[in-house]
Amino acid sequence: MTLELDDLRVRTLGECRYDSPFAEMLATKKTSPHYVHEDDRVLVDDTVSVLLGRGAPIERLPSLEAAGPRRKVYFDPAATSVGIVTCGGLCPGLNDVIRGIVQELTEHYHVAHIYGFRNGYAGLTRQHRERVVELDLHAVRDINNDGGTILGSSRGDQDAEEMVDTLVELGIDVLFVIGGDGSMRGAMKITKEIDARGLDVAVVGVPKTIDNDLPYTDQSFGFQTAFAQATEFIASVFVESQAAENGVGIVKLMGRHSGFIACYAALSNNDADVVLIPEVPFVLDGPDGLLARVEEHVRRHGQVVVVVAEGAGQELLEQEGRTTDASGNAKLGDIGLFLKEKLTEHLTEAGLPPTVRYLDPSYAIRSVAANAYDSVYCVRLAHAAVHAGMAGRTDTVVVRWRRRFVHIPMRLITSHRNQVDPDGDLWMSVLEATGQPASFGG
Ligand SMILES: Nc1ncnc2c1ncn2[C@@H]1O[C@H](COP(=O)(O)OP(=O)(O)O)[C@@H](O)[C@H]1O
Ligand SMILES: O=P(O)(O)OC[C@H]1O[C@](O)(COP(=O)(O)O)[C@@H](O)[C@@H]1O
Ligand SMILES: [Mg+2]
Repeated sequence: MTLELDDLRVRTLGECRYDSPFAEMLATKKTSPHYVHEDDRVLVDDTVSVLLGRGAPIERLPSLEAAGPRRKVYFDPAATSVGIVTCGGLCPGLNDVIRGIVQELTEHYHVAHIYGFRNGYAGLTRQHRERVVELDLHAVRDINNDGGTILGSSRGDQDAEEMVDTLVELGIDVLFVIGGDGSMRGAMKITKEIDARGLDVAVVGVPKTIDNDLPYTDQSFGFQTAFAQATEFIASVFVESQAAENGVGIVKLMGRHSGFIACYAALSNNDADVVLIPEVPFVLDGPDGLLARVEEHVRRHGQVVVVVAEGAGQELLEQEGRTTDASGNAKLGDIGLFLKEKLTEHLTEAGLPPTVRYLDPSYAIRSVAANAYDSVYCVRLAHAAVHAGMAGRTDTVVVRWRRRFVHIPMRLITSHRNQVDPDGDLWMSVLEATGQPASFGG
């Protein structure tokens, strides 16, 4: 998809007429390499070749609205009520984002009410409406020390009309949705219903996913914490496989469609000899196949460590009728167990009966509290989301793009998936670190 400047303009509910609590502080600020003025824009592209290829004058180059506080805001802070919802799979940092939003709204904007919806979009339905909780500084005081989300989360479809009824009933002016691609699709349906009724309600998204599969963002929050956790499991199977006769360590990591966790975790401790990701299909048999590589490695080094993303090699698994979860996400076959079986069979036949150590850390990598780096990232995203919502931005997501916090139209975040580029430098680093060929079986 070729982006034009007009595709990148975010929607706003109207003119900002109320004084912002940040007006005084902003009045003294000068634009610098470290501060983007609210009227300035951030370029999408960062290479000379791409910019030249655009062949457009600077003011027409694709660019993004800078996030951050405004001098004037759209909503009258004292009369504003806000809702927060967390949806989809867990991700380190959810509590940090909730806390950051509540603190910013309370300490600076002094809004009237902050409501938390329980268990994802389900909490906005008629059935669960009474479970809504009012959030204040006390409620979020030390929640950042815990993994998960104090609000709970869920998958599964909900009716947009019913959810908007809830927003109306509670008098919500801004809804913050912290979630992944599915959540943002849900948020767009809510926005559509808000528009159909002519309501003055802003919907602002904070993108969440441990898989790092959302586009137009440097890296999603929680990803760094998740892959750091994954690293520990790779280190374990490395130690185990090293101590065993023909030791084979296999670690299966989350990543439905994108292998970022597998790549980063493998690079982090450099113990992996083979990394398998959904973006690079592989074959088992033949001289260039995976089995031959594993056999050769075991012969030469007495052990091997394989890191596999859960979405890798799905084409090799027999699945009767693809199934989906409550949100419509594809349910995957178990590539980890499949590999365990195939490697054991092959090495045994090759006269190298293996000792296999198989780990599937699964939820253990995403249920932990955010590390310090992700916590900083989360609080900054939370601040950006609050400023965007108070300034009346809607149908908008706050992201960090090339280290700048910016606003993007919500539909862009669901427009495609961020994936490891087999031609890109990340995959090249993995190949360099593991010594594996660009692909198994050509
Ligand atoms: N196409 C869609 N339209 C409306 N709601 C959706 C859509 N896809 C997902 N959702 C809702 O968004 C929530 C989270 O989606 P899910 O895919 O489970 O997680 P994530 O947001 O992390 O991708 C669920 O309640 C789901 O029903
Ligand atoms: O939470 P569930 O339903 O078991 O789903 C597991 C999936 O959730 C993920 O953590 C991603 O979740 P999201 O789509 O909610 O971001 C994947 O890595 C994993 O495949
Ligand atoms: Mg998703």
